[in-house]
This record gives sequence, C-alpha cells and structure tokens, in this order.
Amino acid sequence: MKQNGTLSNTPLFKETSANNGSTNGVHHDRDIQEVEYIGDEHIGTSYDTPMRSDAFEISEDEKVAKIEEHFRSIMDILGLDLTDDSLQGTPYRVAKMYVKEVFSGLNPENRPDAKLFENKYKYNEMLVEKDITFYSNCEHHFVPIIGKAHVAYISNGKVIGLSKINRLVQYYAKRPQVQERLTVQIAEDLKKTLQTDDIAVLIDAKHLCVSMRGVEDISSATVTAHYSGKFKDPETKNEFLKYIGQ
Ligand SMILES: Nc1nc2c(ncn2[C@@H]2O[C@H](COP(=O)(O)OP(=O)(O)OP(=O)(O)O)[C@@H](O)[C@H]2O)c(=O)[nH]1
Ligand SMILES: [Zn+2]
Repeated sequence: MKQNGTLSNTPLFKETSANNGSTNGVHHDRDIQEVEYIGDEHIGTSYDTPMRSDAFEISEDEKVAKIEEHFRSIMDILGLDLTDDSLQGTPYRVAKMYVKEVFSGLNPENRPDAKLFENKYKYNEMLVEKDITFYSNCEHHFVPIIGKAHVAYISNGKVIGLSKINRLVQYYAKRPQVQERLTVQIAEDLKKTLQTDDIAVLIDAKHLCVSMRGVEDISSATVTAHYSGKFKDPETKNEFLKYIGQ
C-alpha cells in the first residue's frame, strides 16, 4: 500500500483524526485552519482535490484493471463490438491513460521534487515563467481543458529550477479539475515550496465541455488568477500582466 501524505509537500490527503477536514466521506488534505484562508481572502472551502480516504488502498495496477473492466462495460452498453481488433485494446488503453498519464497527478508520489537553491545571484525582481502549455480534464465532463499558465514569484532568498515550475503546473493539471482550483493549487504549492507569499498565477484556458458540447461556444476562453503578497500591489500586478502580454 502506498503511503500517501508522506512524499509530498502537498499531500493529497493526510491521516487525520475524526472528521478533520472531512465531510460526507470526502476527505480534504489540509486541516481546516489551513484551507480556510487563501492569501488574505477567506474562501471558506478547501482547494484540495476531494479524495476518499481509502484512495490509495489499492495499487495502480489494480486501478487499471478495474477501470478497464468498467470501461469495457461502457463500450459494450454503447453497442460497440469489442471483438473488433481496433476496439479490443481500448478499455485497457483508456484505463492506463487515466491512471498513469492524464490523472497521474492524483498520486502524491508523482509530485515533482523542487529543490531549493540559494538566491546567490541577488536577483530580487519578479521571475515570470509564462506560456506554460498544459492539458487538464474538466471534472464535470471528463473532457479536456487546454490552456496556458503564467506563473511569477519574487524570491525570498530561495530559488527553484525553472523547469520545476512547469512540472508543478503539469502535476496539478493531471487531475480532474476546475480551473479555479487548478489556479489556487499551483499558487499554494509554490508559496510553500518557495517559502514566499509573493506569487502570481494566471491561467487562460479553453474548456472542451463548453466548445465541443453543451453550449458549443468555440470562441470563449476562461481566465483565472491568483495574486498574493507583493502581487496584490497594483504596480507589481501590472508589471506581471505586461510581461505575459495581458
Ligand atoms: N466554475 C467552473 N465551471 C466549469 C469548469 N469547467 C466546466 N465548468 C462548468 O461546469 C458546469 C456544469 O454544469 P451542469 O449544468 O451541471 O452540467 P451540464 O448540464 O452538462 O451543463 P452545460 O455545459 O451547460 O450543458 C458547466 O456550466 C460547465 O461549463 C471550471 O473549470 N470551472
Ligand atoms: Zn466540463
């Protein structure tokens, strides 16, 4: 059994005593005090992905086998001929893709290590990592969200490798998501990792659940942002927006 909650700065859930952060069997991964405040704003809810506390009691291989079985049933109910040589392997392909690829960010073991370095360069301005392309999936319809994340921080004496910012974005994107939560999860992780509050995250994304179905709007996009610390200052925020071309 995997020991989640021990391998990551931001465990998906942690073992807590009765009912702490848990409602209706849905377990959130921080205690109430930590989740009630984001930056200076009270949002009164958890930004953690709602997971059941027994989520890691079966192995990834067992998850693949179970999803394969269920996805085969879905295809069968749709009337597809599962003896067709092109369709035969699809239940396994989908299951493997869910567990090992597009939802791999549900497993805290996959959180990238982001080693801190001293800011020996004495670079004290904002650092912007912009145009980070990501693919996520909307948790309401399980169809893609495709977008760009723009992330900035001002060093508090520590820096991380640039690629680790991209990797953190990918890690949180590889979960069933809503864009608001994705934005806050990236920001909160970076605050902890970089030990600073001076973080900005802006996400500009297209939701296929809005374009390929439902309202079928192909031109709209969704923008979400999180500013904390020095980025609440309009001048700093505007500098960030200018760098990312907004
Ligand atoms: N807030 C938020 N909503 C999202 C996100 N992705 C998709 N949605 C919306 O989630 C909503 C789900 O609404 P429902 O009315 O339950 O589902 P539905 O009947 O399929 O809705 P339609 O998409 O309008 O057909 C839709 O309005 C989606 O556009 C997201 O990242 N954040
Ligand atoms: Zn959706």
